Amino acid sequence: MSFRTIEWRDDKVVMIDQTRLPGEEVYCEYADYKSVAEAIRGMVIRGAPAIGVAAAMGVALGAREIIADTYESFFRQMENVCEVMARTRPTAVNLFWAIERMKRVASEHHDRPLDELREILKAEAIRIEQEDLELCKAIGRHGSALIPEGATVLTHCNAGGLATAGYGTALGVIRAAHEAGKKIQVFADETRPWLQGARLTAWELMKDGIPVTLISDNMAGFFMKRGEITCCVVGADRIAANGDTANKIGTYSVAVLARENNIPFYVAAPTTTLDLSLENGDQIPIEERHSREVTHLNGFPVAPEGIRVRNPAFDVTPARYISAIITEQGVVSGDYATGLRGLVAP
Ligand SMILES: CSC[C@@H](O)[C@@H](O)C(=O)COP(=O)(O)O
Repeated sequence: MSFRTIEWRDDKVVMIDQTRLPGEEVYCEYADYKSVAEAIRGMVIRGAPAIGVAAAMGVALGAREIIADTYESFFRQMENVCEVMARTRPTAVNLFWAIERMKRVASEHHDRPLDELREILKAEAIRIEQEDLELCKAIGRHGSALIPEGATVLTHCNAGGLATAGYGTALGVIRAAHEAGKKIQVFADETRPWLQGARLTAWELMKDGIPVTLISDNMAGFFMKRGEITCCVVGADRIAANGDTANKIGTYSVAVLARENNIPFYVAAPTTTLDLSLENGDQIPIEERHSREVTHLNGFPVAPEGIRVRNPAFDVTPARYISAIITEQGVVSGDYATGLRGLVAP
């Protein structure tokens, strides 16, 4: 891949600014945890695994910013740093998973000198980033077998290199099938209102030379009914114990259309996206974002001023519509409650 989503460089967090793609490829540097939190909230970085990495790096930056004479004071301030990170976006569980992992590592090393502890946290954040890349590649290896030669694969939103430490989950499956020499093509839903499909998926697939066709969200059913779509592969923000899956708003509609048209619908996600503490998808918190994302396109109004708007950023696809969940540890299908319980997140 010819871009870097996020990295730790010279004690700063560097991210490609996803709000400016595809027009400009700009990398922003963040030197403090509050600005990392702002970048997550403002969608400079987005996608469940990528915001997990950003949160971990934000916590590591925060640990460096803390001025403390005592361990008690350090850990009290660390709690606050973690709290700020946790309040950025509510749906993707990777964010909370990463914060918990950073907290665990901090408490496991509570007896170390503070400067050493800060280095340990930095190393852990970098490790989370590196591991995510490996998880995505393993998802690709498991999932590519499900993509037939000559397939047209429909995807929704961006579950690619930009949404992860690199390579991607849904796009990881597609990349792996492409790398295996299969002649496949992708149909990318534009993904209103934020246009992750048009702006990000189209950009990164074109950059990598993977054939991609952009369609608006309301065209998916048209192409399915005409027999032009072989299968659907999407990412996930949180998967409940029964397999119900939260992903970008509009995913549920794609899944229902796929079922109506007898098309396999796959979810690709690392085990860091599992939330086995939730029995089912009704318990997943759904983020509601600003109305301006719906009323404006590129700063221009596309609706009358003062219109009432709803803007849920995610929906939940019931497990019964999902043909299989592709993880780094293998493919789960059928009885998700049992299959998912057998997987363990790093
Ligand atoms: C590998 S990313 C999976 C999901 O996070 C992705 O499909 C998605 O819904 C992203 O939503 P976003 O609002 O852009 O963060």
